Amino acid sequence: MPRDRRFYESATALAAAGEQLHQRGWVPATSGNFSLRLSPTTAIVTASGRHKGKLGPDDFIAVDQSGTPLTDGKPSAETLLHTQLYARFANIGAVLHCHSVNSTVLSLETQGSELVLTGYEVLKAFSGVDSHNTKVVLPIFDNDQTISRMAAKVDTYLAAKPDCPAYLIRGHGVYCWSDDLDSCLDKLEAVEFLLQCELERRRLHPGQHTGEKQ
Ligand SMILES: CSCCC(=O)C(=O)COP(=O)(O)O
Ligand SMILES: [Zn+2]
Repeated sequence: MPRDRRFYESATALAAAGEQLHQRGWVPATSGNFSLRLSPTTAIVTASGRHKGKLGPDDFIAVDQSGTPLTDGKPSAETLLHTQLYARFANIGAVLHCHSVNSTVLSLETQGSELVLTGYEVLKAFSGVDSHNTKVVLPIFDNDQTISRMAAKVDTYLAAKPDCPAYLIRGHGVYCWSDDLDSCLDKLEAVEFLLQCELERRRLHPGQHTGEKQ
């Protein structure tokens, strides 16, 4: 597949996002991966192992829905976690995966498979949420080096709970998706803010882990 104008525009937008996310400390040491939908069945994803704060046009690969590369290079090791989201949600156009301290620590410190967030005004940043009293659940999946196995678990969950705004991988990071890159960045910012609030609460009240389900 030739790298067309859309490919380069998408690469430029994702590189700028990567710079921003790296400055925030959310993609340290080459961690994280980003993608944008190119067509109903293709996406552009970051190449594996690249520093996400210093991305150039050669640091992106076009892939099909099964994660097979359509342009030269090795796509992210976690490509399937992106393509499964594009396959499941026809409306989404962007997926961001980060390794922030907040998502890494909170996913390790939360027992059980769900982090429950409630009481925060910022919850209203998620579509369909109109009150701070609403309960928003972020599922936590156990980390697994076999990405296809993890993708299958994520997909089963999202089939049952399509309104899920984002998910955590234990000791690893966060996945977030949205209609386009700007709204995905906004959503990620909201998720990170909420995770930081939860961590602060737990520091203030050790032993009272409110936001979790056993
Ligand atoms: C250095 S972090 C370990 C791999 C990882 O979790 C990640 O997000 C980056 O992997 P990629 O293949 O997309 O560079
Ligand atoms: Zn990762």
